[in-house]
Amino acid sequence: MAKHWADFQYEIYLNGMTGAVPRLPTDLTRLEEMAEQRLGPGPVGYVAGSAGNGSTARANRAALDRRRIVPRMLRDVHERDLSVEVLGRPLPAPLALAPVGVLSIMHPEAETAAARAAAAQGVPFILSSASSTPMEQVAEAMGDAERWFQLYWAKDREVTRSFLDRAKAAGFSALFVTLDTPLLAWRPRDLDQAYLPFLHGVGTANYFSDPAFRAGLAKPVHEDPNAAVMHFVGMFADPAKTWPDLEFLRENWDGPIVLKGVLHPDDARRAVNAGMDGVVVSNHGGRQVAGSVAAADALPRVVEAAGDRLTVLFDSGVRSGDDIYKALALGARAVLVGRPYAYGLGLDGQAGVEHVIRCLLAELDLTLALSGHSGPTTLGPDDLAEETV
Ligand SMILES: Cc1cc2nc3c(=O)[nH]c(=O)nc-3n(C[C@H](O)[C@H](O)[C@H](O)COP(=O)(O)O)c2cc1C
Ligand SMILES: CCCCC(=O)C(=O)O
Repeated sequence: MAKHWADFQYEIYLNGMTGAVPRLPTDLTRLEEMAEQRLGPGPVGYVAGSAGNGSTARANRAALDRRRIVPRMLRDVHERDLSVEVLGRPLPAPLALAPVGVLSIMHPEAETAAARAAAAQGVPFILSSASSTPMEQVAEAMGDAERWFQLYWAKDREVTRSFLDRAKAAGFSALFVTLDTPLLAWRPRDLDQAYLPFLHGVGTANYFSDPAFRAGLAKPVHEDPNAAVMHFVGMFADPAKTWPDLEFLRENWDGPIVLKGVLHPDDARRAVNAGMDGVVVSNHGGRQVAGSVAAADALPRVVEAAGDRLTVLFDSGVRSGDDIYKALALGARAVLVGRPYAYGLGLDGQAGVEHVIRCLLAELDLTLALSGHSGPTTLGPDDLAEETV
């Protein structure tokens, strides 16, 4: 019998009988405020912040909230199984941790603690190119657990080649290429504090540990860290890239390639033509295009364009199990979650990230069961109604 994630609920109540309550809230929307009180406005401003006046991030939430679940009754849900296949891999649940850069601003154990949490819960960890920990260290902390690598597609081809080689050697099985960040967006919350996180732990971060990246620096990182950071922001992505450039990645990566940040159905069709394996329907959690379409509103059209030719994943605004349910019902195979686990990490390290994963999946399990589903694979658009207020 598959694991019932909902059992976490009674584990919490049982612990309560001996006087213990969870260290973190089980409504994950409460984490941001708690994190801000503990970690201060710089780091939490960077994590919580978004592009422009925040309208994209608000639209992400509104698009999920506007969709309501229409539960079905009397459908035998006593045995449930949340497992799904993603990119040819069996996963215990339709969830992965999104790539989030510079996690050392949240916790000294940074990506290593988050990756361990993912491994402990059986959820894939997507490591950011902009990780504050070299990818080999993160891989080692994960044993043989499922890990995927997010690529910022650098201007310098040798840096990209080096990252692909290193990721392959370190056992990352799939490549997520982020397309929505050819430049860092206008982010008032960071600008108003002049807070650029990349200086944090600069000497030990993933880029700065890379020989091809270091070869491009005029001076060693420790002699001029500010110049090293400015070199990084100038080269980590390449606004000149176009669709035919994907050939280089296809030739240099044997495993699945997923394009992250696709919102238009025509771009999904182009992904198919470029021989890609999947897309993440995402607006980067509202952090890139101010005024962008909400990710959940873009999802159905991309799903339709993709047909069975691409694995369609989703992120941007997921905060609860019922949000995951809605994304799956709109056609996503699985979802990624970003900020909630970054706050969990900041507040309680590895245990905090595990708490976030367990809350999301317990709530998803219960939402499915209470709505008449024994697993994610039977969900469809008919399970949702759209509020028109
Ligand atoms: C602090 C922070 C850093 C991020 N860094 C990256 C990154 O390095 N690479 C990337 O592809 N996406 C990055 N993202 C975007 C996430 O992968 C994901 O798309 C987004 O967080 C999803 O929205 P959510 O935070 O509402 O779950 C970052 C997001 C946050 C909040
Ligand atoms: C260089 C950008 C990395 C972080 C990122 O993607 C974000 O802040 O959203």
